[in-house]
Amino acid sequence: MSTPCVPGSVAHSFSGHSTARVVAFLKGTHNARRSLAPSSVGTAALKCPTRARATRRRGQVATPAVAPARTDAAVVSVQPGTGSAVDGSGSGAAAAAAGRLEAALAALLSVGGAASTLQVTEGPFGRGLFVTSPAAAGQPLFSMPDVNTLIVPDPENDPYSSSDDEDPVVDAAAGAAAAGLAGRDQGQGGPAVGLGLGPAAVQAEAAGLNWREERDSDLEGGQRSYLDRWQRHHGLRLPAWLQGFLGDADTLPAPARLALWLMWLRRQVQVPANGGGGAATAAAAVPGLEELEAEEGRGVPFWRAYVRCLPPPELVTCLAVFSEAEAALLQVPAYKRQWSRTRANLSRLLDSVNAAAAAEAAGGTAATAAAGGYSHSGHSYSLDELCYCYSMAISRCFHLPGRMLLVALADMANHQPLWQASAYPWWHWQEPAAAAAGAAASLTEAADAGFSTLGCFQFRAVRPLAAGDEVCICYSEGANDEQLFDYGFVRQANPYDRLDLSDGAEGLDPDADADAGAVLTGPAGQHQLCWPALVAAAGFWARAEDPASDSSGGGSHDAIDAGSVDGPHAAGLSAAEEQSLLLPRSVGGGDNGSSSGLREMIANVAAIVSSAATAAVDADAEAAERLRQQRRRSALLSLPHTAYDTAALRRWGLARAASAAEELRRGLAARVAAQLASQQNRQRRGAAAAAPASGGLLEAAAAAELAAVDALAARVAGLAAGLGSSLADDEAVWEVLTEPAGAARQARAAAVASGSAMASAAAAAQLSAATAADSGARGRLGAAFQSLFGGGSTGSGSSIAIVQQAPVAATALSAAELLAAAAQHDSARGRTALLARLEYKRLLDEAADVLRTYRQVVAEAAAPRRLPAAVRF
Ligand SMILES: C[S@@+](CC[C@H](N)C(=O)[O-])C[C@H]1O[C@@H](n2cnc3c(N)ncnc32)[C@H](O)[C@@H]1O
Repeated sequence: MSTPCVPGSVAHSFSGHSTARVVAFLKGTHNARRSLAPSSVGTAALKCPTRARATRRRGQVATPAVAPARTDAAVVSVQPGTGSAVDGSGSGAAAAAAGRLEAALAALLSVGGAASTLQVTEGPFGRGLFVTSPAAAGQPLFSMPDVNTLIVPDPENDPYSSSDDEDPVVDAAAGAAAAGLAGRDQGQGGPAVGLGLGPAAVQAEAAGLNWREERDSDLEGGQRSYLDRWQRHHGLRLPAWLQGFLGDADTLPAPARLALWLMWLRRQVQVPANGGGGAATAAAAVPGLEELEAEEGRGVPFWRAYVRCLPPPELVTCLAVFSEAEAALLQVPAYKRQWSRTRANLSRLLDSVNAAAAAEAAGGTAATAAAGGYSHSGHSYSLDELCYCYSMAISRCFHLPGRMLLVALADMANHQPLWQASAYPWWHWQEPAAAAAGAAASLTEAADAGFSTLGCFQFRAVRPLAAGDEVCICYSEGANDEQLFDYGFVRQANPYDRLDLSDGAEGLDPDADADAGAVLTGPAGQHQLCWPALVAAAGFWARAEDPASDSSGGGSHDAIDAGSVDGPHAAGLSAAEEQSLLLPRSVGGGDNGSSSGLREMIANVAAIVSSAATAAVDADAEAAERLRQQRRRSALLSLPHTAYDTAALRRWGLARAASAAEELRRGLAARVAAQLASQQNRQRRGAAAAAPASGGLLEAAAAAELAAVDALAARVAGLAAGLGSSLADDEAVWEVLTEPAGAARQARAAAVASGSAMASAAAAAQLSAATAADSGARGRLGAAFQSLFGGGSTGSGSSIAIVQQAPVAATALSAAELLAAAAQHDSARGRTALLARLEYKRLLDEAADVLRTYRQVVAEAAAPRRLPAAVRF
């Protein structure tokens, strides 16, 4: 989880810098430095590019006004029983495994000081953290000492490496103040800073946790000092090969280094490598283990508890753990490419690791033993093992400025969008005991003596929590491909989903087009729409940097994040309702002055349409609400969705909602006027021939616009064609797998059990019935349009046509095919792949719809006299 100190994200909330997450280190294709030379050991040339991600404003901490975590089944992930499947060999063994898991969880809870306030149990998102007693806003829910975490340097996310002069101390304080959290640490035993550096950073210097110093001098020195303390505390000695990789922050991304550490730890605590596909390797005995066993929170017992609490490999759904057959279920070419790059790069890393470990085992065993350590055995790690550990690292890590860490227990918190999260991560600096007592002992000595810690990782309540509330944090607000890669789940109707149409399309420059070229200011000061702006606004471009990360971004999404947006803030908003409150990130809070026109325009139109919707609510509440919800991205509100929308809005007397189309027409006219003026100027200077008639220019401008739209539409069609199954089939399979009443599922199970054709036919019949019964849910869009525009109305290229083409039942596949397809997907990763594919297809559909709509409006704007009366502006 990569959230602000979240699974992935302290940095998002507090540092204010571009998150510079390293998560995507395996995704690149064009940077030669990313490839790992098989022969290189410890200094592999693996470079992690910064992935563009949705990031938060500086210091922003969620203060949701919305009731906590409710799900409308918009996610797919691990299934109940996550923890108990470690050992599936019979009920006795399963019970023993469950018992071990329970004991491990209890140990983690007690080390985190959370035994009385938190419990781990099943919730709507699978296993998660829940409060057992009420908690006040700002209250720490647990504290995990730093020495019980795994911390690696993360220069990619180091605020001090930034060229600006921002002071993270101030940033953090400002962030806390902005979130109304300042002063909540009174009486907590030490200064707390929101994961930036505060006064305690000075205290930490002697113990090697001073990020500021490391920046200038010795980043690795600080890490070494921390590793020394970690080893002394846990009585575990890190082999040289591992220390080499852990220190190689220049070339090996932080999640990969965490993965290696975890992979080694798993062997040390003798957890069966069932995810690794290999037999368990006996870890070498650690001297004094018996004594360590007696101490809580140390050594092998602590890490054994941690490792036991990780989800078993078969339930992990992050992209890196997909097998080849499972990756094939994705079908989305970009996802598959990403999967194979990941596996290939991890495979090269593994070669280096195994070579280094083997070399050390061969040459260093005697010395290691003589030094009283252990002899490293089992150096031959498997790819599955590494992929599993990498997935654990990437889906469960947190960010500190310049650091990435894995935190036991904290990594049990599930994700919710920022405005629904109930907790936030926090770094609580603790004064070392010796310093607090004024003792003369050095901090290092104090740490050695008492293993006192210099800081604790905490979760704190965002708002008052009731017993039973789930502790959810916001990992990130990324597009579905990012979420799938990092966390192994896909959000249905994800308002932050993005489709990179520029991938493979020559000559398209989304940023330049969207920011500069797309919105031109005509002579009359009119903002002029054109397709790149529209497409970007609708979310169909992954931009290099999310403007929302910049503090200068105003934007209504900030208000939404802070919970101050108007709207139905009732508990249990559906995904569609959530989205209807959102403005697109890509235009909502830009830092680029050149896109302000677009932002302004979108905001204006959204306001207009929102007031239109309000007015319509008076007139026809139900229909207006449906219309609002169907606009999956509010950017689409910048144009009437279709000519039929326009007509309907006009019928309701809501002509203002059509103003975007009118603006487009004016914009085109303005462009023509500008060209005419310039030609006339040139003419006056005798440099040009006679100017063409204005009508000709208008048509030429529109023709160019239409040609560009067509090129993009062809790209969308190409992407759609690249998928190997129809939307209809996928929806039918999804229906079988998730159908709530269970009729189809039961029928399918019966059919499979009996294997008879008759049962199969019965299953198909039941499935059809169940599907028809559920048509209300799946057919909402169609029904709503029908009620808005009349039952029989269709239009070529309109949403109505799309809806009517949408599959309703399992007609495309025969019953037997359907059951076979469902069986193929009936696993955690299979379901995730299917959902990822469905969402990708829906996004493509939307892109096609936006382009069709836009094309239609351009054509109409360019030929106003030919417009039908109903849609004439
Ligand atoms: C940091 S762990 C959270 C704890 C996890 N549920 C467990 O049992 O260990 C992150 C993983 O939890 C699951 N998860 C978290 N939030 C989720 C959500 N909103 N929807 C679906 N799965 C989620 C995903 O499998 C993700 O990779």
